[in-house]
Amino acid sequence: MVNEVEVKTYGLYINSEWVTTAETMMVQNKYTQEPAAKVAVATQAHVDQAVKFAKEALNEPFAPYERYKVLMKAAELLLARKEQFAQVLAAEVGKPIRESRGEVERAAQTLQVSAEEAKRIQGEGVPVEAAPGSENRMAFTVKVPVGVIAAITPFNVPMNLVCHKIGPALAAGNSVVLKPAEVTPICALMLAELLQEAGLPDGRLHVLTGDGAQIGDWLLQNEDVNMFTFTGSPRVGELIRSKAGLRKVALELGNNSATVVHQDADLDKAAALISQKSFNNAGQVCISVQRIYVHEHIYESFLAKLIENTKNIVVGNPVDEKTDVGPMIRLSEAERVEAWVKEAVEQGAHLEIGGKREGAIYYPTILSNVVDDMKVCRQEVFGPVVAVATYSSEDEVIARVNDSDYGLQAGLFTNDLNFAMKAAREIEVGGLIVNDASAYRVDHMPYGGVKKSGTGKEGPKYAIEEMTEERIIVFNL
Ligand SMILES: NC(=O)C1=CN([C@@H]2O[C@H](COP(=O)(O)OP(=O)(O)OC[C@H]3O[C@@H](n4cnc5c(N)ncnc54)[C@H](O)[C@@H]3O)[C@@H](O)[C@H]2O)C=CC1
Ligand SMILES: O=C(O)[C@H](O)CS(=O)(=O)O
Repeated sequence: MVNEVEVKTYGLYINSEWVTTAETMMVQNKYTQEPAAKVAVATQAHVDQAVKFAKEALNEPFAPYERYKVLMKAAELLLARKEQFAQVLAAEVGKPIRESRGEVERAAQTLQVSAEEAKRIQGEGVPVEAAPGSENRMAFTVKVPVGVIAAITPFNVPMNLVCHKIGPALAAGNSVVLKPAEVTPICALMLAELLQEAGLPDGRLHVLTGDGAQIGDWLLQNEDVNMFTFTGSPRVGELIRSKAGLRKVALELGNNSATVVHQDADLDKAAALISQKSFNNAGQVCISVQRIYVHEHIYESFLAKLIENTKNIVVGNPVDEKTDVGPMIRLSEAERVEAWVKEAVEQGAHLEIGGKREGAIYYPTILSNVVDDMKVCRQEVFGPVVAVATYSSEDEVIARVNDSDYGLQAGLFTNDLNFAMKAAREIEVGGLIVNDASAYRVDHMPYGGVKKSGTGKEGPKYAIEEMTEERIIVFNL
């Protein structure tokens, strides 16, 4: 029997106030399925109110050095409360506690890098005097904030991906209306509390919870929103793009990430790194390794090592220090992954390890003898499943990596400099990681895909480019 009194209720965060609503919704602990918190459900009036305050706040001074101080202070407070945030992540996402602590540390770094970038936003001199008839002119550009930014975030990395949006947006002098994922809103609300404590001026950040599609639609209807920055599924990304009209849109979408293991690779290193980076957060990471292409000469030996490494992965309760893989976000997701694996096996794939489901937990799974058109290769699994295939030539594997609707990141293990450089030129992705798996990311690097993986880059320096407008100032002297 659940004691509802113990479950904290969060209001909407609008203009530095906590606004309670008649309707609330429950956020569950993804492992125990017990209530973790209750959150408010926003109406269209709340959405419009938040946007109005966000717009008004732009008229109040918020100098780059002040932005720097607030974001640095927020990072400091976050690190001081690392364990508290990590425990909430473990509950609301089902993310193993060690990984949750890592996400909090990365979120603090994202805030710190955003703070540093606040002091580096600069235009450039433009030699207009070089044009005939403009001899007496001088010009330079300045970067100005876009204005009100709506940030819509997914469930899988609800702390760091929120920081990747609000950090650069605030650093660049914008106001933000944040809509976190319905199933994982608690960390975002706690972050708002923390930014307020760090001295963020009123009106610069609002957090709206409730029905994602509905709030998203109300934000899209509000013409005072100047930009949408979204991370999530390609379906919703396309919808936002189609409804945003002429406003700016940055989209971080899905991927069916490939990692290639060439015949000259260090196989121990490759097997260890790939098994580590295939099953993090139960594979619910959009650069998680999904398709593994192994050169035919080393296939047997690599596969044996990969299976050996995967056997050591501990599955279970996210708050247990030993756990590597916890539950998926919901039972239906684990059932979907189970059905895709079953279908692949019926089509001829070999189940090397895993293939087992216990409630919302799906065990780390390796499939071999796959063909590129199976769902587990062609579509985004977003679960703890990898599909291993062989190749015989460099050109063949590059073509197969590129034979995808997506192009976020890929990995390549090789010691052959020429092959690495050929891949760097020819593999169609936003990022190629040589001698590590596709899932390598640090937070100040440019991150974003091509094709259906989206448009625009994250990483504070690069996101600030998206979140500012370049204005040219010309003097007629
Ligand atoms: N490229 C990247 O960096 C990442 C991409 N993803 C992708 O996200 C997906 C999984 O995350 P989910 O949270 O399930 O994705 P989702 O697209 O269902 O939801 C993402 C966010 O959009 C909101 N939303 C839902 N319908 C909407 C609508 N009609 N208008 C506006 N907003 C709406 C949701 O409430 C949530 O906040 C996967 O496909 C994955 O590849 C996830 C993490 C990172
Ligand atoms: O795309 C994702 O799922 C995340 O951006 C990957 S990471 O930031 O957690 O590495």
